[in-house]
Amino acid sequence: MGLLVDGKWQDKWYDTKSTGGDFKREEAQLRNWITADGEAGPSGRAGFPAELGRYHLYVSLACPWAHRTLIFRKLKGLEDHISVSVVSPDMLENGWTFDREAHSTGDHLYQSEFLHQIYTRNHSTYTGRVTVPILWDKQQECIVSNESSEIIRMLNSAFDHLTGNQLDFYPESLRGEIDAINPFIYDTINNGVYRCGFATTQDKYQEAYHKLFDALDDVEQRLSEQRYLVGDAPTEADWRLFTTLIRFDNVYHGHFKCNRQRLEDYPNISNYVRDLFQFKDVNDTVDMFHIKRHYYYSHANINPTQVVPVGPNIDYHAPHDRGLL
Ligand SMILES: N[C@@H](CCC(=O)N[C@@H](CS)C(=O)NCC(=O)O)C(=O)O
Repeated sequence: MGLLVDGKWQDKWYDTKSTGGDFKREEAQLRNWITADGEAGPSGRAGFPAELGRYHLYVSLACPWAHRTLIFRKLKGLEDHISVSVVSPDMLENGWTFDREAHSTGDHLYQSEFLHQIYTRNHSTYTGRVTVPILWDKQQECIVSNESSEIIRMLNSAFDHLTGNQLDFYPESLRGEIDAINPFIYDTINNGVYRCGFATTQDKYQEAYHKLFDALDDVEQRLSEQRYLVGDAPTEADWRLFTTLIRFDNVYHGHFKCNRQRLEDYPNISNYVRDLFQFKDVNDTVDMFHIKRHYYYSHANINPTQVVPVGPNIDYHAPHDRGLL
């Protein structure tokens, strides 16, 4: 695990000293947008028009942020139009790698060894963390974006006129509600599990832990009255939450000490996870081997033996009761 400083790789764990033991996630720096006609999006520069076959995703199958982009690629019918390279789940002294011996597909575009080479190919003196997902423009040979929440917005609509896929996970009429719930879910749950796991003081861990379970209690209550977080069909807000929930009992409960209870012990949340897992072909995007291997093997300061637990054995294909709502 490390970062680039002026284009040079440095093997460094997250700095929690300067924040009193708290884990602070670095803001994504590369924020351009693919748009239908190539005009600039809400941030960054113009020049990234939607074109079939032009863009590539670099992902980890373990990473909840990258997972969102794979779900949107699938649901929006973009699998034949946006190619993908998958990094190895083992993220050690060189960060994410394309080691085929360690379950990576390899870098299909440049045969790079390490993901940090994609960042320096984009900008030779880049300084920052080397994160997935990355959306890459094969024509201009540069990074469009490394912010998953914005990549899923692009995939949701920019290609619709080319693919004819009109499924809308950010419908105009629900945008206010989606925009209101996203930051709450992000702070307390999506990033909350990391704040529990990466905290280096008892206080910061406990603070994150209570916020996390208070938020899960709220979500459980909300899901007792409605099938999805917002509206009566899955939206972006559900997919953003789903990628954390599907990792929770398998990884965050043990590895990140998020153990007040399992999600399986929440009647509504446990059924909701199955509902989303079984929606169209979303289950194809879930790779429990990569998920467990990544966290338990890569965070050697949390799990020094790197032994990956066998359980739990949860059947996400089991029937759910969400259709009754
Ligand atoms: N804001 C980014 C966060 C992505 C992120 O933090 N990805 C993690 C993987 S789960 C990563 O690559 N971490 C490597 C690091 O921080 O060095 C997004 O949502 O796209």
